[in-house]
Amino acid sequence: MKHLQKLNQYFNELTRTYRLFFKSAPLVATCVLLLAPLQAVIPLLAVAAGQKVIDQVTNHSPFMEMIIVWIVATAFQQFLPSLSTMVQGVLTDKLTGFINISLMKKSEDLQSISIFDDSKYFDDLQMLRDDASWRPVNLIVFGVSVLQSFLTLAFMLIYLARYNWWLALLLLIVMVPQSISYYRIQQQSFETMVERSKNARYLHYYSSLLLDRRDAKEVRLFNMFPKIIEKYISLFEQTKKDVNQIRRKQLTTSSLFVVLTVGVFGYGFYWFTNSVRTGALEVGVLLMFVSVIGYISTSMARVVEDSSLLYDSLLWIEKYFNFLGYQDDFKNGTQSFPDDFNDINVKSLSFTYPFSDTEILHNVSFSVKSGEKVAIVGENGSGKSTLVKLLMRFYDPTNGKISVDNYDLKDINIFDLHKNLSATFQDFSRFKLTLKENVITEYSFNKDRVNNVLKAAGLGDLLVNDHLNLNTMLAKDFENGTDLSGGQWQKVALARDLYADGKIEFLDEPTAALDAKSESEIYQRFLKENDKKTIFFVTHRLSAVRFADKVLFLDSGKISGFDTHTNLLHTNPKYKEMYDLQKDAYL
Ligand SMILES: Nc1ncnc2c1ncn2[C@@H]1O[C@H](COP(=O)(O)OP(=O)(O)OP(=O)(O)O)[C@@H](O)[C@H]1O
Repeated sequence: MKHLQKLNQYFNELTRTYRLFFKSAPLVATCVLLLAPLQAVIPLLAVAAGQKVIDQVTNHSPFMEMIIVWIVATAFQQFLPSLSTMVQGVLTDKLTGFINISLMKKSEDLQSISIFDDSKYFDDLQMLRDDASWRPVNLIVFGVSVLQSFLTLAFMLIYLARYNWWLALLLLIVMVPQSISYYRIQQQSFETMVERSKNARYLHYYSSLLLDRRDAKEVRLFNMFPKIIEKYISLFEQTKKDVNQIRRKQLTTSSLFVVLTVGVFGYGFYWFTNSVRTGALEVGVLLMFVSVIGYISTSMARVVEDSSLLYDSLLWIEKYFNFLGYQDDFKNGTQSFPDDFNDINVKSLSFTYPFSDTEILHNVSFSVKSGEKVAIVGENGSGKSTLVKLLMRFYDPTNGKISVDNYDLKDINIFDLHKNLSATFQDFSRFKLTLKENVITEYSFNKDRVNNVLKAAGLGDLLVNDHLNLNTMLAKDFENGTDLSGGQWQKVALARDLYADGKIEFLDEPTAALDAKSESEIYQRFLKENDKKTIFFVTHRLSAVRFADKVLFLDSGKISGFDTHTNLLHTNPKYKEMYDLQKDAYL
């Protein structure tokens, strides 16, 4: 029952895959799928013509006509594989593009970032992403081969059954358990691979750790090579052992089935030879039988092999369909972001990350007026970045509500919301794109504005002294690319933020990589010269709180104080203690 269910699932995935071929390239897919039955029937035509020629020769009848049929069929048989390979190549390109584009578009739909918290999905996503460049090739090559071999097998068996139907039936009986057994072994090997997928992630990480530029310095300084290589070898050996065990099983099973199949073939050969000897059949059937057996055994092997090879690609495509169907709890709103708003209200907000049991923010309530500058401070892990992510709606609160005037954040269209926000994150992105593309992102290009924001972010010198231009590729590993220092990258992120020019601004430790002079200039630029903007800035450097109208002091996910810096110094001893600790260093 379980096997039947699995078989059913296999065929469902197979038909979904064929439908996907049509969706990605209707015309080419039609050609590919029409060529399959044609390629399956042509060999039968050649066999039948050959059989007829021999019969006609032995009966002294004219045979030229059948020779011509045989020549034409053989010519097609030789030519069709090249044509089919070419068309399959075209379909592969289209399908690869189609799959990768649909993955990217689906990611665009997932505006909440909670999917990255789901470790199960993360494994699947990793597998999808890593294999997306070559799985479509397997799907087409094996998918078409299974179809074509199956049809060849069916045509040959039907032809054979015209002479001896139970010989055909016997062959089927041997073939079915063989297919099922192979199919199961392949399934096991794939499950080991999925099991391996966690291991594979480690293996991939270990090798990239030693080979990548990113960790090159610390890996060398702390000589991490022997330990990491040792870890790699032990994990690799363990994985190899499991897979080899399955391979040995595969070899034993196939040997057993070879004995059975050859037994049936031998019996068939005896039966046909005997029929010719007794005069029941003409001699041409011997050529037919030998050819048909050849086709049956090769197409039988191909159906079994290729359908089991197709199996893991079908499981992969299942993950692809699952990803496309992935629905998070996130619902997009329909309201536009208000042109002018009076305040942002956070009411009784609590938050637990998806797939986690620990509540990070507890019953947080505060209200910020339009144009106010709010510093969010607190110890490491107190929930500052989490609060920013919620205010930007990368997550929805577990309880409570965030609203802009009377609009619940959830009711505002997410794209409109994000157009009205801008931010510089602690873990800002370093896009391997040109300097211009790094700054303008989705917005249209205005050269003067780009130059202005680069200057405002403190990157004016970069364009003059370092011979960079807006079209310089910011990636050393790309042609004519260059890299920037950590501080320069942070300034690029700030320039991007300034270019987006949202009504509400979030700065999550935007100056961590900057020197004191740049830091002060940036705060001046963002906080002093931006009267109209509402700004939230997360900072550990309490010297920066002097730029804020109010300080939101978070302590273990709770609001410990929300007031002006001066008031907090008087009313909140913990805040005062934190401030005094830094005072000597910064003030
Ligand atoms: N995706 C996540 N899933 C589960 N827990 C998370 C996730 N991201 C952060 N956390 C946890 O949430 C807590 C608050 O993290 P957050 O980044 O908001 O702190 P923070 O105050 O900004 O800290 P820091 O000053 O170090 O930047 C931490 O305990 C962290 O481990």
